[in-house]
Amino acid sequence: MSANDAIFLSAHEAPGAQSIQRCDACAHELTALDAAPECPKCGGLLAIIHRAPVDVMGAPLVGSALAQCLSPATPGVHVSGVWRFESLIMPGAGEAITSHPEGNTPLMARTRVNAFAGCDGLLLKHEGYNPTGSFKDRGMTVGTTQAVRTGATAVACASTGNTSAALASYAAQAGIPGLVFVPAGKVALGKMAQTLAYGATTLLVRGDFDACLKLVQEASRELGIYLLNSINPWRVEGQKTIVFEMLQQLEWNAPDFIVLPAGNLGNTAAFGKALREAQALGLITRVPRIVSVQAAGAAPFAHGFRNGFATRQAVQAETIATAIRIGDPASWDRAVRAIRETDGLVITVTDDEIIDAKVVIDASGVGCEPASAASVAGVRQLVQSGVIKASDRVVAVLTGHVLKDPGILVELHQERADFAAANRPVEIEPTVQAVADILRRSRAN
Ligand SMILES: Cc1ncc(COP(=O)(O)O)c(C=O)c1O
Ligand SMILES: N[C@@H](CCOP(=O)(O)O)C(=O)O
Repeated sequence: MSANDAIFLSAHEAPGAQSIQRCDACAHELTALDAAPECPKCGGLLAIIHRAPVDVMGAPLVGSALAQCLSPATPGVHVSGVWRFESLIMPGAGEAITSHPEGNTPLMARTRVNAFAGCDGLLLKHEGYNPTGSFKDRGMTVGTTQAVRTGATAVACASTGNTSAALASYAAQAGIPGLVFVPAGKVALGKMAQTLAYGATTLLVRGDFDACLKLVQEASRELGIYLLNSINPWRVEGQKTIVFEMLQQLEWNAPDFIVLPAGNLGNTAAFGKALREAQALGLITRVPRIVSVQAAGAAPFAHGFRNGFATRQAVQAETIATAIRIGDPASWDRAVRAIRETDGLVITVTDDEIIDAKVVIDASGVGCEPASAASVAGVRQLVQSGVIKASDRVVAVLTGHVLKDPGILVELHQERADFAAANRPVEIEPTVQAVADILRRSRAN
């Protein structure tokens, strides 16, 4: 095993430190409080390596004893569903923590969605219940805390809308100016509204998300702005808690599959790291298979998977699911590791499959934004192809709230005849008779 494969710091490494940053590519090490956005030696991505938790006597804290310490009911532990796991994400963050709080999202069973997917054991981990309506809050609370710890004077990100909403909100709370780079005309209305409301400086870039990411990386390097995209290793630490919390909700009985939508691959990378660490700490004995689901028009990672990741080719991305309209994912190598280590899969779903799944999720009363529905569309496809059995225990992650993208709802329910007929809004005179007429008509249908 090379240094880069290490899961936790060994006894003789980095004496006195609870965590360090280590380059994925060349293993160069930085202290936890170094604000470098990437490896200063080779430009590789940095990863956080922690010391494994110990009890008050200094003995390794593993298995059920560790699970007990991570319990939501443990007195004195932070109410946040992210910071409950402080010892596994940013030990010693203390006073710097910038939290709304976030996390503690539900794991839901919905008969209608399960019938659609053909899987009785399907559960929905709904990350839309986070304070700004997406999983990004989990990464952003940790990334912003690091910005505070390192004295950042400004923070920035490229975004398809959710990262920018989260950054704007957490930056406002921390009192640090926020700058967001978004593809002009390609961000869903709810996300744009949030970013403006929380007060970030919003730059509408004439280019796609991939161009925005390149630009913000260059600008951060040259202007000394702290970068808060998921290539920031602390973002990954925060997003690991989706998996920790889900496993905790399942009483540390790992499901057979975890299925998630994939764009820039920060989450796939975070899920792989979380599962690796959970297994090494004896929290789980079996590792679920990760399934990353890409939109067919934005599927470079799925193309790579099909050829055993022998090649990597960026694509010109296009999909109705604007959150995953990404053609050159930044966390590629980490995501490859996550898929390989979990015997995972990368699949594609068409925009029509995404919309079909979204309509069912919405009509079940749960709701989600289009990109999130890719996970349920993916489960359905894998059940139909026999990879997932109807009796398998599957968690599909819903990454964002239904109100993130009101434009698609208007389009589906007011403009598209195939979806709209049943519940198109009806304008009426302000009379009981008009209401009665509508009731009669709907009973007749
Ligand atoms: C709602 C939503 N789902 C899925 C994704 C994809 O996550 P990742 O970029 O971590 O692959 C994103 C953003 O990228 C998102 O905003
Ligand atoms: N969907 C994301 C795009 C990627 O952001 P990342 O920082 O999580 O990689 C967004 O909402 O902007």
